[in-house]
Amino acid sequence: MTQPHQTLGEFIIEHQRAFKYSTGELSRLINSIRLAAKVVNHEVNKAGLVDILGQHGETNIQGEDQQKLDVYANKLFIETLINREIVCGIASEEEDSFITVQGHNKAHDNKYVVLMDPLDGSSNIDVNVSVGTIFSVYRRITPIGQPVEMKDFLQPGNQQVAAGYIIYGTSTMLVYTTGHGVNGFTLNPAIGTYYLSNPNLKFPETGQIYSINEGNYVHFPQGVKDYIKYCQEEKDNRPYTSRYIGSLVSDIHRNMIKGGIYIYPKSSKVANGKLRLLYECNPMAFIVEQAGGKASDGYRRILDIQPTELHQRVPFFCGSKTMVEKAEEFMK
Ligand SMILES: O=P(O)(O)OC[C@H]1O[C@](O)(COP(=O)(O)O)[C@@H](O)[C@@H]1O
Ligand SMILES: [Mg+2]
Ligand SMILES: [Mg+2]
Repeated sequence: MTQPHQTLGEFIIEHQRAFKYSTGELSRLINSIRLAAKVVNHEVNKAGLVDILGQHGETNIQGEDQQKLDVYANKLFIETLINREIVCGIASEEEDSFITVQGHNKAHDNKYVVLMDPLDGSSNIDVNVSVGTIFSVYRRITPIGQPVEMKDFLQPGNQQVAAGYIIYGTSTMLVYTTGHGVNGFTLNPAIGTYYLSNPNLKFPETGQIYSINEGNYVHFPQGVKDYIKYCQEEKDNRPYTSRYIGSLVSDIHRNMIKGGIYIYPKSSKVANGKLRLLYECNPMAFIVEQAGGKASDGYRRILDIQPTELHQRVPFFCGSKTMVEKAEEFMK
């Protein structure tokens, strides 16, 4: 009889004790995200049966057509976080600006802010390919008791206290870090419980997979074109394998298990790349670094970039340390 896996709840309690989280707030925050993810997962799994596929009919601040599931997931995560009175502010890919949360008993008495991409991989929703959710947690800068301000959200990624993602794929997984390594939990849908399935995840030092949307090749900077050619050369342990799912969470999760590099560079089509620093690149970079990988914009460590706008975009090179370092050599 194999040892039963620890549940997420048991893990959180043990982790809280081991790493002496100041209070149970962070644990309650992770728990509330876990609960919301279970409901979103239920909707994702039956999206084809109910009217939740397709476009919502509006565009978001990014100028992108909002998918119905984008809007559904956004609403659900925001309501869950507000109702459980755990955070003082929320920012989302689907919201123009940040949301100020006032606790029912005392105004603004919580100390964490959450930034999130409620549904990542929107282009995959209608074609039954895995999608995800990404979240990032900071301690507020403004004093407790006052309303949050933009500066609470424009903190560099190296100030994150927690970050994680959920993949709604062949199985539903929650992967997160609080700065003490990375752990993966798989949902048993039959009983609605997450179990520790991937303890202490480590990003392979190198790999054979490169993930980039080569359809944009002609628009890439020369350094990226040269790195792609390097990956395709018949030499040493190359050519590498090209894998691109089109969901950031899924592409990076696969590379964290197998080794590899994900690149979304700037191009003549998107001056700073497509991915958003605050709720896509920073949380994924925190997780990847905690697992021993590397994340940069081709030049600078992602986590050291000082944000200036809520929805700012950055080029993103992320994955196995030696592969990111090699790609950066071509960007000189
Ligand atoms: O279709 P493209 O341009 O290759 O972009 C794919 C990338 O865009 C994204 O879908 C952007 O995220 P959203 O779906 O949350 O907007 C990433 O998940 C994915 O890696
Ligand atoms: Mg996204
Ligand atoms: Mg999204």
